[in-house]
This record gives sequence, C-alpha cells and structure tokens, in this order.
Amino acid sequence: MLLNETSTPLSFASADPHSPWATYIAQVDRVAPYLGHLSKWIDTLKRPKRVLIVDVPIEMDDGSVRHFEGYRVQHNLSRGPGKGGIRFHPDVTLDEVMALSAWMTIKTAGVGLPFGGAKGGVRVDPSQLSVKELERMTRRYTSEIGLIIGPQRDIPAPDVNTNAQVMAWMMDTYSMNTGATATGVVTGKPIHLGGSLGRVKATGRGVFVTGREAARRINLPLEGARVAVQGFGNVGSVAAQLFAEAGTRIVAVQDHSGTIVNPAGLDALKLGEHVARHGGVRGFEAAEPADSDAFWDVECDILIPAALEGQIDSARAQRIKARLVLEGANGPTLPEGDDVLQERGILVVPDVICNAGGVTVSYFEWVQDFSSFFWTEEEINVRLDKIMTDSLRYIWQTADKHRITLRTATFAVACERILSAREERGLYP
Ligand SMILES: NC(=O)C1=CN([C@@H]2O[C@H](COP(=O)(O)OP(=O)(O)OC[C@H]3O[C@@H](n4cnc5c(N)ncnc54)[C@H](O)[C@@H]3O)[C@@H](O)[C@H]2O)C=CC1
Ligand SMILES: O=C(O)CCC(=O)C(=O)O
Repeated sequence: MLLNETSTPLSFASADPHSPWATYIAQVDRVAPYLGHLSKWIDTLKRPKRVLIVDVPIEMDDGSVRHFEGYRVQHNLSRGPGKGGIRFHPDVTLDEVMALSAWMTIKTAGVGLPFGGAKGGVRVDPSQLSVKELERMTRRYTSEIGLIIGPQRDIPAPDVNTNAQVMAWMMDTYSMNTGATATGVVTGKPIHLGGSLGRVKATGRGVFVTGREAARRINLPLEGARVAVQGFGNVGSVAAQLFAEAGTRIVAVQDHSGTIVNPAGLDALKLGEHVARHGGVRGFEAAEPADSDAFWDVECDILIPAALEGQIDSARAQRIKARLVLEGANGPTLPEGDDVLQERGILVVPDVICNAGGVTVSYFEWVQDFSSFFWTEEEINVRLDKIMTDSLRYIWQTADKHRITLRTATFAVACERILSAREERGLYP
C-alpha cells in the first residue's frame, strides 16, 4: 500500500517566489497541519492534473497572420468536471493560469459545488483587436482547447476581459465542432443562449454578501462605512454599487486608467456609466484624480481589491487603513502581505470564498441548461445568498476551532473535501 506521495518538482512553474503559483503553493503548505491523515495526499494539490498550451493563429483585418499563446489548465477533477474562467490579458502566463485553476479547485470545494478547478487564458491585449479579430481569436482558441472542454468535462466562463459575447462565440464554436448545440459547455452566456439571470452581477453580489456577514461579525456598521475599490470591471463595479445601496460611501476607486478619490462618497452607478463610455475611471467629474500609489493610504473601513493578483505585499499591507479586506480578485494578497494584515488585526475574507458568487451562479446556469428549466432572478439571488452565507459560517467555525485565518480555514474545508474524494475514488483520480 502506498503510504505517502512523493513528487519531482514541476519544470514549468515560474522560479519567481512571488508568482501566483508560488503564492498558491505557500497557501497549500499552510493548510497541511490541519488535514489529519488526508495530508498524505497533499502533493495531488501541488500539481495541475492537465496543462494544455495552444497556438492561436488568426488572420488580422489587414490580411496578416498573428499567433497568440493560449492555455487551458485543469488543476483537479476529483470532485467533478473542471470549472473556471477564461482571461484575455497581455500578461497572462502559464504560471498564472495554473494558480487561477488551483484557486478554482479550492473555491468550488469551499462552497460545495460538484466541480473541480480549471482556468484558461490567452496572452493578448484585446483592446488592440477589432471585434472581428477578437471573434476569430476566441473561436480559434475554443477549437484548440475543444480537445479537453465539454459540458461534462470542463466548463469555461468569463474572467478578466471576457464577457457574455465571448462566451456566446465559445458556445457556438464548440457546438459547430461537435455537431450539436451544447449550451452547457460554457457559463456566463447571454440569456437568449441559455445564460442565467443574475450571473453578470453574481461575483460582485457574492463579495457584498460575504462582506456584509464579515462586517456584522466585527461590528462594523455598513451605514456610513468608507469603501475603497481597486478594479471597476464586472466584479468591482457591482460590489461597489451594492455596498453603496447598503449605505456605505465609495471613497476611492482605482483601475488601469487611473485613481480617483472623493471622501464624501462618489456615485457608483454614475461612475459605471462613465466607465462604459470612456473605458476607465479616469476623468470622472465628481471625484479628484490621485496618485496611483496613494490608493494604498486612503482612509477607509473596507478595501476591495477586484483587479489582478499580487497587489498587497507586506509594504502595502502596512499602509492599508481598512478594518476589512474583501478579495474580489483572485490572488490579490501575497503570503507575506497576509501575515502583516493578520498581525495588524485586519480581517481578510479571502478570494476562495469572497468571489465564489460567480462560479456559484455559473453552477446554477449549468444546472438550468441541463434541465432546460430556468429560474427567476429572485430565486437565484436567494439561493446564492444562502450558499455564500452558509459556506462562510462553516469556514468561520473552522477558523475559530483551529485559531487560523479565514484563508487557511477555507483551504482546510476545501482540501478535506477534495482529498476525501480523491481517497474514496482510489489512487489515481
Ligand atoms: N468575472 C467573474 O465572474 C470573476 C472574476 N474574478 C476575479 O475578479 C478580478 C476582476 O475580474 P473582472 O471584474 O471579471 O474583470 P474585468 O475585466 O471586468 O475588470 C478588470 C478591472 O481591473 C482593472 N485593472 C486592470 N489592471 C489594473 C491595474 N494594473 N491596476 C488597477 N486596476 C486594474 C481594469 O481596469 C478593470 O476595471 C480578477 O482577479 C478575476 O479573476 C473572480 C471571480 C469571478
Ligand atoms: O463562473 C465560473 O465558472 C468561474 C469564474 C471564475 O473564473 C472565478 O471564480 O475565478
């Protein structure tokens, strides 16, 4: 009988100790002492199950041909098909997609969804492509990863710089290639194509729900609380709007275009309209521009990083004024940043539970597509709220029991589920 797993080091992970994959590995190492006998399977979590690197050549509008590098990583499939978004960004790397897929494994298990973890990406700046070029690239990428995705195998969804239109092209391409309409192959689709009501706002809504519960526990009234948000895309804008509706003041927003502040609170809906028109927060009239680094010194009660990874290192963690950090983004805090925030008594609701609202409603979409029976938005929001609230409560009990952070507690809850499934399936799931 095999007692312990051993593994050779991965040859394709980045050597950078601050890379997203290195961050994920440090987080897994922290949970090992809380896994009991299951810790002998932990190497399973330190290696992606399957990594696909694809060449995506497309014809540009001027007739030239350009090649883009794309990835789909299935980190773990012990509990069900792979699930996770697709990112289009010029800085996408394999290391990053591996980490994002691994965080999906933890996230789906942490909220009890019957999925494993996967993620995909293309190294491209989509703002430099025409709509037709973007469509051609999406379709070619989908055909290339068509080898490993499918409604029962691995189900992509939106992430940074991808949206319902991109999901529609992916669904159509997969359906053409397989010869039958397959709505369940992606989630986050337009409503007419089997998309779910509530999916667009689901991730931001989940950030709000977990934030509301965490604020209640630390006796932080939302009425009048000051909120700073980094990233005003799908996740950040919806979270900001829901927090504003709950009576908070949005005092600072940063995105790729700039940083704006207004200590009296800015109108999140109007800012959303400005971003839709101008492509970023820069130039919003009802706020002052600020230096990008000054964002980390802003006087606030709640900080919502909702942009990219690796934003909160130990130096920034020393400067943050908030009492509560809600990780809308995946991987925004480095392990050393986590340590500083913990020492300073700043509560972090980690990505792997905080932003799980998106994949939860993706699960609802997948279920609705299979049953061809669609729910009302109210049903979706009520079920989402319950899953997020119940999951956070259980994670909090685990954190209290072991006196560990919410991040390590979410990993403990999730890893227990993943590694039990692995053990029950046998040696080689
Ligand atoms: N869309 C979804 O359903 C989910 C997204 N997430 C995570 O949330 C984060 C944001 O994703 P989305 O809102 O979907 O993407 P998005 O593409 O809609 O928005 C991204 C936002 O980040 C900003 N940004 C980009 N680079 C930046 C920089 N260097 N500094 C400051 N801001 C910058 C952009 O300006 C934009 O406002 C990502 O970490 C993503 O993985 C997590 C769970 C689900
Ligand atoms: O909705 C999904 O399936 C995945 C969303 C995602 O990529 C994430 O939670 O990071």
